[in-house]
Amino acid sequence: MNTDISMAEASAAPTQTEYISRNAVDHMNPFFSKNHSHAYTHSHNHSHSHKPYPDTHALQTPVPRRLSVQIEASSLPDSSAPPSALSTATYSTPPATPPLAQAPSKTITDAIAWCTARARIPTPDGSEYFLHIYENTKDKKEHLAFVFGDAIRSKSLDKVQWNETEIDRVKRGAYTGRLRSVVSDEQQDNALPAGDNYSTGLAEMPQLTSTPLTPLVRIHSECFTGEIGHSARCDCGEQLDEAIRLMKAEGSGVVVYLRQEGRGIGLAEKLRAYNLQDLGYDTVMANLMLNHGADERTYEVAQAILEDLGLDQVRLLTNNPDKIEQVEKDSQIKVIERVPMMPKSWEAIVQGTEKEFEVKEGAVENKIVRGKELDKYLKVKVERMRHLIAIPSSMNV
Ligand SMILES: Nc1nc2c(ncn2[C@@H]2O[C@H](COP(=O)(O)OP(=O)(O)OP(=O)(O)O)[C@@H](O)[C@H]2O)c(=O)[nH]1
Repeated sequence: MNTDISMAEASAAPTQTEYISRNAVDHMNPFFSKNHSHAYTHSHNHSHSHKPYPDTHALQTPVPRRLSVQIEASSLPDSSAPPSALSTATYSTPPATPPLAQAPSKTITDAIAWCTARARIPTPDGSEYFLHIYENTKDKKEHLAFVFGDAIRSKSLDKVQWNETEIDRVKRGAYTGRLRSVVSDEQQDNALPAGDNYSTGLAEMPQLTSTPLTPLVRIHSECFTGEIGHSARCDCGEQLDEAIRLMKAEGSGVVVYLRQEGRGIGLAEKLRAYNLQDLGYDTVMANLMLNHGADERTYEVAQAILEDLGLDQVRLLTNNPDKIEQVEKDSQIKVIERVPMMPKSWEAIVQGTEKEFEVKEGAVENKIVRGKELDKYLKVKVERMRHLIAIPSSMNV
């Protein structure tokens, strides 16, 4: 299929309920900017004079004049088809924003999450994953999903949006297969062909690889210090790496990366907690002394992301029973298997191979962490936070 995209085709007006537009999404987000306070006050039946999609033209991203892409094996819909035929997604349009009286509060438990952009991320070993950015109705953070394999798709991403062109879909990542530039450097430097002739070359639809196993899923909470800062106070970086390694090996899986730093208390408070830990308090007590709960995280957004990715049965990589309970709570999601995450340094102790780690105490090598501070942290998680890992009997903390 070779498709030239014209504004006329792109503007074939769909009925309003068939699409999720960026505006509609903003309106349904109860935390939408105060500048848009009308979002709390009108009923969203759109019978008023307010235009339902005031920024429609803002959504119609100008066609890039220098773009030529080849989409290998794409399932991009034919933009000349009737809009209703374009979408095969079953994502239902989320409910309208509640009126002011019911404005955002902790009573909102059913989060809805939708993917706003997706892109292929190649990794040094030659494998790749698709990074998905999510917005949601519960908070204003950009949560992420690392999706391994082609079989797992976001329903909200695939849904056809109001007035969008094929190139809009390509830009936000709503395609299958791979994108490949077909423009040579020389062509890039020369003047473009007349008009908007940037047609895409669409190749054959690929066979999607099916996932034989129930997918591995890791629901991981942000830890700047452990993932970026090489901290040996925790094993968060090591866990993220291990989850990714396992998913690459299986060719399938999802890391839901939640922006709930410091078990939900935020980075600044976590640093304060670390100062208290340096005085001898453990990771739980330090939180309590700062007037926080031991763990303030919630998992509704993770549930919503998994629902959007069509995953209702998962093999969850975790040692934390609370995570399992919360992910299953009030949802269709079933954790059919818990896959433990044994800390690498403890695994080495159990296997008697710790001497092979020629790293000094507290050092991090390939994000494999070891040291007394880590041991103490992990031990507290076992003893006070119900974590399901065995403390090596020979360990002296
Ligand atoms: N408040 C606080 N947070 C910490 C501390 N150490 C690590 N964290 C945070 O704890 C969280 C760990 O997240 P996860 O690894 O997803 O969860 P988990 O509860 O350890 O469960 P697992 O699935 O078994 O790894 C991250 O948000 C870290 O930033 C600490 O000493 N204090």
